[in-house]
Amino acid sequence: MNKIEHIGVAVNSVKLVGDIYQKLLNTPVYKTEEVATEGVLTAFLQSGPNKIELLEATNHDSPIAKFLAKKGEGIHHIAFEVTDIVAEIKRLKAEGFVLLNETPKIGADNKLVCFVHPKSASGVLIELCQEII
Ligand SMILES: CC[C@H](C(=O)O)C(=O)SCCNC(=O)CCNC(=O)[C@H](O)C(C)(C)COP(=O)(O)OP(=O)(O)OC[C@H]1O[C@@H](n2cnc3c(N)ncnc32)[C@H](O)[C@@H]1OP(=O)(O)O
Ligand SMILES: [Co+2]
Repeated sequence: MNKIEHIGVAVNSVKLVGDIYQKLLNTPVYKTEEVATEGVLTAFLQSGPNKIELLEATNHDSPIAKFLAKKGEGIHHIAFEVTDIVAEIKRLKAEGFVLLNETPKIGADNKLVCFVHPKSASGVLIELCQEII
């Protein structure tokens, strides 16, 4: 595991919350991107080395829709940058962590991603991200 790649924040509207975070961080949203396979519309802001990913549900089956219905807006996950996501999946499985997808899938911002169940990480949803080169 390398650095924290981004903090995911579940929101009702990436437009409305993007405007708030642009003022908060004094930096513009630099990218919005839909990940249809995940049922999410994402918006990214970066302040120094720190990246925030705002996440809006694009359908009722979206994990973000379920999260918002249950918990409302707030921090959704912590994403870590990894060099070799396949090796990390294998290592985490061997360590007994529950992987939500054992094959990397295409995420936002040109990444391969996988997720570790929050129950395996004391209530925190963990995402692993490997840059697609
Ligand atoms: C990939 C695009 C983008 C990127 O960065 O590239 C993204 O980050 S997309 C982010 C959205 N996608 C995902 O979150 C995929 C992984 N998530 C899942 O598979 C589900 O959301 C899952 C399994 C975490 C929860 O789904 P489930 O249907 O089980 O929902 P429940 O409400 O029944 O939850 C069960 C249990 O887990 C707790 N929970 C749910 N979500 C979270 C969370 N984000 N953080 C912490 N805990 C979470 C929930 O409260 C339930 O706990 P319980 O004690 O049983 O009430
Ligand atoms: Co993410």
